[in-house]
Formats: sequence, C-alpha cells, structure tokens
Amino acid sequence: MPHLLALDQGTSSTRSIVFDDSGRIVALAQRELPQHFPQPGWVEHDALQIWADQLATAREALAHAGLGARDIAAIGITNQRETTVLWHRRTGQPLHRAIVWQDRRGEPLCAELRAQGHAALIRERTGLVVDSYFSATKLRWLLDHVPGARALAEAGELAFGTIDSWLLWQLSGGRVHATDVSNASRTMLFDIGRQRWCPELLALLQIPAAVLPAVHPSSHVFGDCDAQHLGAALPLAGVAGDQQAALFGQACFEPGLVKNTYGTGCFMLMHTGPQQQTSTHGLITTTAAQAGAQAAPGYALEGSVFVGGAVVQWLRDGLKAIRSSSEVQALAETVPDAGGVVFVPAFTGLGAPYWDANARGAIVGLSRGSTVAHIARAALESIAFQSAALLQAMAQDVLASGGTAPLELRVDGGASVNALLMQTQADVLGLPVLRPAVTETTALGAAWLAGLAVGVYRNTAELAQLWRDGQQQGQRFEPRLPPAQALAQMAAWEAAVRQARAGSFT
Ligand SMILES: Nc1ncnc2c1ncn2[C@@H]1O[C@H](COP(=O)(O)OP(=O)(O)O)[C@@H](O)[C@H]1O
Ligand SMILES: O=P(O)(O)OC[C@H](O)CO
Repeated sequence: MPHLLALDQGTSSTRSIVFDDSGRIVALAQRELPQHFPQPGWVEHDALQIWADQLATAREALAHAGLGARDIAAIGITNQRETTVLWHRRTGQPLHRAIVWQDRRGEPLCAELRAQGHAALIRERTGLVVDSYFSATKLRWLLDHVPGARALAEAGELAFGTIDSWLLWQLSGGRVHATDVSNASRTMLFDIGRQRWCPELLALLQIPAAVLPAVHPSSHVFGDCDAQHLGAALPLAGVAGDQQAALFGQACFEPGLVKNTYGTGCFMLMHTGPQQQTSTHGLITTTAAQAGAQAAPGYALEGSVFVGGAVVQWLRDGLKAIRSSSEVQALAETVPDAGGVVFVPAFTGLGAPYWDANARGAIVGLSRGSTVAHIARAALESIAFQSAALLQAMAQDVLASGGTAPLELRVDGGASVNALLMQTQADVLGLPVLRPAVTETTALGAAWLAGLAVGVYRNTAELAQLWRDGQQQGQRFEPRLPPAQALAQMAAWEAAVRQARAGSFT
C-alpha cells in the first residue's frame, strides 16, 4: 500500500505525518518551535532549527510507522505562510533569523506605500491589502538592514523563500529553489492573474529578481529529496501554504466550498473557482493550491480572525477560569446560554471584515447574575460570531457577482474538537458544520497534492470521494436555532463590536 509523508511546518510547531493512501494517519512526530521576540512587534524563528526539527520529525514519523523511505511514494510540504528566509546559495546559511508573518517591522514601509497611492495597484496585481503581514516588506527589510545583503542579492548570491522554499532547498541538497503558486500569492510580489512574479512590484519594492524562487503548481515534482536525509531519493511532489493546503484537504475544489480552521486564530477560505473574485467586504483574494500543470489556477477569498482559540487560552492564563483549554466546554455548559453577556476579544484589534487595529477587547451585557461560566460561554460564542461575520462577508461578495453562496462549512483545527463551539457555529450560521474524523486536514492536503503528482491518485474527483468516505466517521452539526434568534444574536454581536471599536484608543 503506498504511503505519503507530509511535512507540516507551522508557527508554533514542526510536524511530520505519515498517511496511508486512504487518508488515515499512520504515524505523527512533532517538536515545539521556540519563538524569538527581539523587540516589541517583532517575531523571528531560527530557520536552521526549523530544518533540523523537520528532518528529525520526518525520521521519527517513519520509525513510528515502522516504514522505510522506500515505502513512501512522495513527500508533500505545507507551511506557515509569508514567513521570510534569505540565505546564501553557496553555503545554505541564512543571513538572519526568519521574519515571521506576525512581525510588524515592515509597517513604516507599508504606510509609505499607502501614502504614495500604491494600494490600488497592489490590490489589483496581488489580491492583497498593503500590510506587513505579507513577505515583501520583510524581504526588503532584510536587504536594507543586513550588511552587504543588497550587493550579494544583486550579484545572484542569495536566495529568498518562504518556509516551503527553505525546506525544498535543504531537502534537495541545494538543487531546488522553488515555491508553489499558493505560497507565492502571499508575498505581495506575485501577479495572481498572470501567475508570475510582478516586475512592477519588484521595482517598486526594490527587490532584485535574482533572489526569487521558480514558481510551480502545488502538485508537481519539484525535485528529489537527497537520499542521505531519509534513506532514499523520494520525490518532493506537493507544496502549499497551510491554509490553502487545508482547503485542499477538505476537498474544497468547487466554487462556494468553504473551510474554517480554528487554531490560535481562525482562517476561513472559500474557493471561488477559476475566477479571481475581489471583495468589497474586507476579504483578500488568494491563489488556491493548484492540482497540477493541466489544472486551471483557482482562487479563494480569505478572511482571518486574530483571536480564535486564543480567547480560550486567555480564560486559562489571564482569567485563570480553567486549567486547560479542554475544560472550557464543560464550564460553558453549566449555563444554558451566555445570559446576555457578549465578549469581543479584540486583544490585538479586529481582523477581517472589520480591520480595526485600534479596537480593544470588551465584555458587555454584564449583570449581577453573570458568572465566569457566562463569560466562558460568551468567549466560545465570540469565535463563532467572528467566523460567521467572515462567512457573511464571503456570501455577500459571491452573491453580488452572481456566484454560489456556501451551503455548508467544513471545519478543522485544534479548537474544532469543541462540540459546543461547532453547534454554536451551525446555529449562528444557519448552515450545517462538517467536521472530519481526521482534523489534520492541512497535512492531508499536502499529502494529497504529492500523491496526485506521482499517480497515487488520478484526479481531484477521487480525492473528493475519499473526503466523503472520511466524513462518514466525522461529525455533522445541524443548525437548531430558529433563524430569528440567530439574527438577533448576530445583531447583539455587531452592537458589541461597535462598542469595542468606540472604546478604542487611537
Ligand atoms: N476543547 C477546546 N475548546 C476550545 N478551544 C480549544 C480546545 N482545545 C484547544 N483549543 C484551542 O485551540 C488552539 C490550538 O489549536 P491548534 O490548531 O493547535 O492551533 P495553532 O495551529 O494555531 O497552534 C488554542 O488556542 C487552544 O486554546
Ligand atoms: O502556522 P499557523 O497554522 O498558525 O498558520 C499561519 C498562517 O499560514 C499565516 O498566514
């Protein structure tokens, strides 16, 4: 039976998972990743540590599975997106620690770009809003601040990449410098309509083209893993950014199919088909994982919630209301509802569709009878309300352009284990919420992309069938709340958001 190895390099951990060809997890190995905060607003990772952990976990996962490299048909890579590495082509040594997606140091340059009126061009070419979240201003910072970097870059001595490119380079022994369309679309340098690097944006941001990786479809044989790493020269055959990989692993291949990943934050992506959809409701446009050179490029609308599962961590660490995240459901279920309490966890501002960096958290509607259980319940509801606001924004965008509004929500991520949260989500959306038995959908998406490229799977229709088969062991949450009550709850949420924003300090 063919097996696939997925390398899942996330913000907080580095994992390797062996899947069988039915999508079942055979083995998993994981290491926590140390975070570096050299200044307020700066976040860095050690790229060499990432590589060492990825290799070690890949070896461990194979050992746990009792498999040798020859039992693996292909390797898929999925990664935290936007995080930027710059390294020497000759030695493979990074010039600096990786600058992580959460890092805000590119903000002054972004403010300049906005003030100079470049936002419309950037939006039109890349589908993105001008923000230091994306790789471009991180790379520019490295070129401007690491002594000698710009001259070396112009001389073709340096390679830039997101984490997928960095791992491809290391795994291939320095023979492959490449990325896929989904990761490229997060750099703010990639023309998502033409599916190539944008010369105007490279000039505007003063990025030498010589540092850029080649861009391929996500399902593609990028090269072979050097035999010394895992014991055989395995094909490196799938690459996608983690949120697009999850969209793929949830078999969202058609317009209107949407997934939400409930982790520290929440990332919702909806496939919009081969048409690039521009949001008028605060969402960004991104490239979906591409299932091979013959497949037309696909697009997705994306929105993110900054504080999702993190509000549960705050209940644990800030309020000390629970000892572990898994206790939140039992606490929230000691009350029948939130008792009029609405919690807006705008700890670091509000993401899509509100985009308010200055909003701060608020708990409103407290009464003499309110208890910590009501606050816990309101905290869980806040994750569902924020996600519902994203889905509503997506539905408005697609309906305005004559597209198909979502009929269900596919879910995954650490906080999706919470059945109360999933039921609340179904209730406020008025749509079924589908949770697969295996919630490692990000890694599964990478494994499927790799399997497609080497012929383990014939096409995405076969993968959609595998997803449906898997769904039989998963769970389906049907909406139970009368629509009028769901509307009233969303209205109360929006009113609380207005209060949180009004109370912000600018
Ligand atoms: N039972 C639960 N109910 C609600 N939230 C939970 C539960 N278990 C874990 N979480 C939350 O899920 C998040 C971790 O999910 P994970 O997918 O591992 O996140 P990430 O990939 O962002 O590190 C944490 O914020 C945690 O508080
Ligand atoms: O590492 P994660 O799962 O938190 O995902 C990070 C995203 O890719 C950032 O865009």
